[in-house]
Amino acid sequence: MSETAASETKRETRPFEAEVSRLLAMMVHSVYSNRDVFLRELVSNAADACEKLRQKALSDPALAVESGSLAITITADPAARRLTIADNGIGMDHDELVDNLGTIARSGTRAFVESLEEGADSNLIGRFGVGFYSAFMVAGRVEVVSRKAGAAEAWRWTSDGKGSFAVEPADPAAAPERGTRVVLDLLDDAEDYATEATIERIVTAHSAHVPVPIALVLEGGLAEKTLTDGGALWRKAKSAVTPEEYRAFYGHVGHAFDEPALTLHYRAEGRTEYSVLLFVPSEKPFDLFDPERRNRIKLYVRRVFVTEDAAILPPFLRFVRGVIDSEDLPLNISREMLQKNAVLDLIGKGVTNRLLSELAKLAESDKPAFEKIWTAFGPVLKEGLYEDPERRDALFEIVRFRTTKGTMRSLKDYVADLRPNQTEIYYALGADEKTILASPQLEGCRARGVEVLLLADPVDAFWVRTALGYDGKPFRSVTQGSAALDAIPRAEEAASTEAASDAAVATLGARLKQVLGDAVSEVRPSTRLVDSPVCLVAPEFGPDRHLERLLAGREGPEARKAAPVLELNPGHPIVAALAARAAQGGEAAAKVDETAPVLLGLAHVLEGDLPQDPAGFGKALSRLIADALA
Ligand SMILES: Nc1ncnc2c1ncn2[C@@H]1O[C@H](COP(=O)(O)OP(=O)(O)OP(=O)(O)O)[C@@H](O)[C@H]1O
Repeated sequence: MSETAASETKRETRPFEAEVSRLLAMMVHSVYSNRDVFLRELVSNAADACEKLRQKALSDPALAVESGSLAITITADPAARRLTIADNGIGMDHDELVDNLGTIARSGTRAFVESLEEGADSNLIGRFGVGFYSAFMVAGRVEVVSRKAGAAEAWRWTSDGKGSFAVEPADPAAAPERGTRVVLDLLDDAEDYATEATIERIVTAHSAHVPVPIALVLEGGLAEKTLTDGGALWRKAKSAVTPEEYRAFYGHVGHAFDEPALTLHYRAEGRTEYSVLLFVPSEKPFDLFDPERRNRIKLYVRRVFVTEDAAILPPFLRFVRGVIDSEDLPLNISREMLQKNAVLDLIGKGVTNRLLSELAKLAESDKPAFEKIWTAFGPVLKEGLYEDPERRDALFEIVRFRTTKGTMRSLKDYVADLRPNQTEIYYALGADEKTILASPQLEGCRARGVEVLLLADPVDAFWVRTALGYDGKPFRSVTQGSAALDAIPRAEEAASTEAASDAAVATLGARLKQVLGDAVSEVRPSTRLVDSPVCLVAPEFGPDRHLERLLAGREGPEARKAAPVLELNPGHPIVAALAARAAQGGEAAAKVDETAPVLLGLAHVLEGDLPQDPAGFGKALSRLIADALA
């Protein structure tokens, strides 16, 4: 059988996985603002492949490569409208070609399709981990010829991006000795990408400082021109690096197009030596709340890429991107060693502390830059308040809050503005700010000018429970326990309604408790109400009402264990009238019994919940209305 015949029989055509197909259709059929991104993505894949080879050679000496021999070559052929990106990295075998370039959908595929549908720019593709497909923005046909390091056979993958791709054996003599060659037949309107000036412009802007050298060859012209030398930017002195170089490097390690909001570049010397070049993005990655909460820091050992899987930084800093290069770790560090290693621990601690102190500094020195970080990553940083008690104090200097007094308020601001006699830091939890602001429990604080932190992130319910306080002031939920508001003077005098006497309210409370039974743990007068007649609060030592609600959502209604306290506003006309009837006793007090379920139901409704017994509530309310109308 001739070689062509053999390859014919081994040629297989496969459909793209459905999500991938959708993604490709969107890439091909829309007009995109920035197609340059494809080159950065392919170069980035080529660089990753070189680094993977260097890493694999650490445990498999047969794969060892001479230092300095790894390279990326971009070949442009303007006459043929063809662009080739070749690397001599790890390469792909048959199955890897099939899986990686077409049949395995990754979580980013769907996420990217959805964000495109919502109008996102295609240049964000790299962030979703599906960068290869951006080749189809500029090419009508893509060919990938690859030979896995150490393998004899090579494979060719081809596609026009329209539903399917083909894989077949490639002639070993014409395939790369090792690594991958991606050949793009450029579309009519993309021929510019085969010109020297365009390629140089894109590589300089977006791929400078990938840690593998990049050369450009022009068919029928330029023999070979080095575009970048593959030097490790993070090892240079800070003074020798320009902002453009930092930005380009961030684009490479972060797969990002946004501006980094914070760049941290330093070399640590002491018990262990390492270089750090880290970036805090200004925009959220799509998988910020993935349950895995993975770190994306690239760990190098003396310039050799080792892994992206080491959990060097705590999960609450998982949005940080960049490189840490250690002088002291062994090059052949194993997975087990990565899990538990004294040097890595030391590096992790050092870098975490440094990051937190830089964030605290930025919060003071450049408020707009910090606000961007906080808006994108505040809820993630707050996870640290809960998970990392050792770092809590450092994080307290960084956290910012929306409060009843404004946005981006620090705890320091809060404490500086305490009202006379105020000894606690008040907060209100809820599903969103609007609901929180509407809650009756805030009324008393509002009337006294007491600032309240509005906590609407799910993680808030957890950290406030474990944090002891800030600057000696405990945190106190406005919906929990008895509010110590009495001692704080009111900012404005309450409108003078005839408040019920203490004794009458006490009698009313006792009567209501008797009627409502176990549905409430206590009925008592309130200092936290101004306009509303009633509200519910959690008992002193039970979980906050909102936390209970969150847990009930997750674990079912039985998670709501503690019966709430029903608080009465003695200054409210309804309460005053009922208190008078309760004090009168006899026939007059019977009205109190009828009203009790309505009051309790109303308190639930004011929290945004259903009454516990909607039917009973409805009946009692209807009776009251009927009486009122009679
Ligand atoms: N030049 C290459 N050499 C070896 N493997 C490659 C090469 N290009 C792509 N691959 C493989 O194909 C996979 C898919 O590439 P793709 O660009 O879509 O995503 P990614 O590289 O994982 O993420 P990102 O887009 O963020 O770079 C890669 O993870 C890699 O395994």
